[in-house]
Amino acid sequence: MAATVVFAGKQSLPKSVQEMAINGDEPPQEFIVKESKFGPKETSAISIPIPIIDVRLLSSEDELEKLRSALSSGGCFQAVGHGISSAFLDRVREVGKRFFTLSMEEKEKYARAPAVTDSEGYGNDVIVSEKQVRDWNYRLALDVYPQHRRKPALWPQNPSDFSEMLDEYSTKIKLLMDVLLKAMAKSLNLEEGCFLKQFADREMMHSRFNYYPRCSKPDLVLGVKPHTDSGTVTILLQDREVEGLQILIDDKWVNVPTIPDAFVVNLGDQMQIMSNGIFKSPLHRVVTNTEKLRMSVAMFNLPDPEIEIGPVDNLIDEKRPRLYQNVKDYNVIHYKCYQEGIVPLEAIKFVQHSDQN
Ligand SMILES: O=C(O)CCC(=O)C(=O)O
Ligand SMILES: [Fe+2]
Repeated sequence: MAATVVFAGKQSLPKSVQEMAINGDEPPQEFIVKESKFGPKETSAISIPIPIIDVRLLSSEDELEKLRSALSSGGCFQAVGHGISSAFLDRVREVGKRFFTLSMEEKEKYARAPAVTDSEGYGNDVIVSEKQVRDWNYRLALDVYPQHRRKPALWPQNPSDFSEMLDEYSTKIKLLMDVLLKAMAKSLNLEEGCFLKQFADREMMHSRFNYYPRCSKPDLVLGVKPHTDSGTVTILLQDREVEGLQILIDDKWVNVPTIPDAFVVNLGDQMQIMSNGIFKSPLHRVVTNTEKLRMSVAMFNLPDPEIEIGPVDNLIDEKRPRLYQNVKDYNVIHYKCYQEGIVPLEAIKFVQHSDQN
């Protein structure tokens, strides 16, 4: 589906990234990044090591301390020793790529609805403002948990093994997500189920297959603009060969190297909220390149929109007062703030009202 323009009461369909990529068109003006409210604008980045955490060692104090340190500084790490086989990860990449190589007509069968709130299906961001800079990608987004939220009509029947692959991948990622959420709690000396408990058994998982075609203007056009993820934890499977993800650490863009069987784990805003600001939800973006297309698969953990989450009581004290309000349906706040150029977490800062007035 092409991006849908819904501002000023008009509806029109600008050319899709896919059409432009096939025709070899230069990205038009609306893709050019002119300024950046979120992090420096240059597409160059430095290479410093991203912490590597071995999931098998997460019962040891040393590995838990490494985890706590990684999440309270850069908010991300590369996870190895997670038990998901290299062959299966390659299958996820291969089946995902096969979907994107189908004809436009075939993919359009799974097109997302144009409503801003409807993020599922094949397509791209809804354009809500004339100032919005568009991203050079297209993607397929599907809810995977709870199972009753799955929309079978949007799950591709072609490739024929797509649904089976995504179902199996989701099962494996959910197990890993639970291990990581428990370890994150333990690393803060909290009871291991304390983050999971906030979801009241109504945890959700959303999958997103991101496809970045080659781009003739990599210095000016981004695959994804700088953003934080709105959920709690994101588990990202990078392309086996092609890099592109950059994370903002100490105000510098840092390249995230591809380690073929490792996942990039980064936190989202709702984990920064639950940890009362101890853990960080990092800004990240994706750069484009002229030579090679890239595909990544992101799995997002988030609470049900009806569940209220907030800073864990044991992480609030005199030295570290409550930083954030409790929130419900944070996704909506997050999306709206980005379109208006506001840092979403700033919008829900907790303000202590004095009793005297
Ligand atoms: O493609 C990537 O490496 C990252 C994608 C991403 O940040 C996202 O889907 O939220
Ligand atoms: Fe992201």
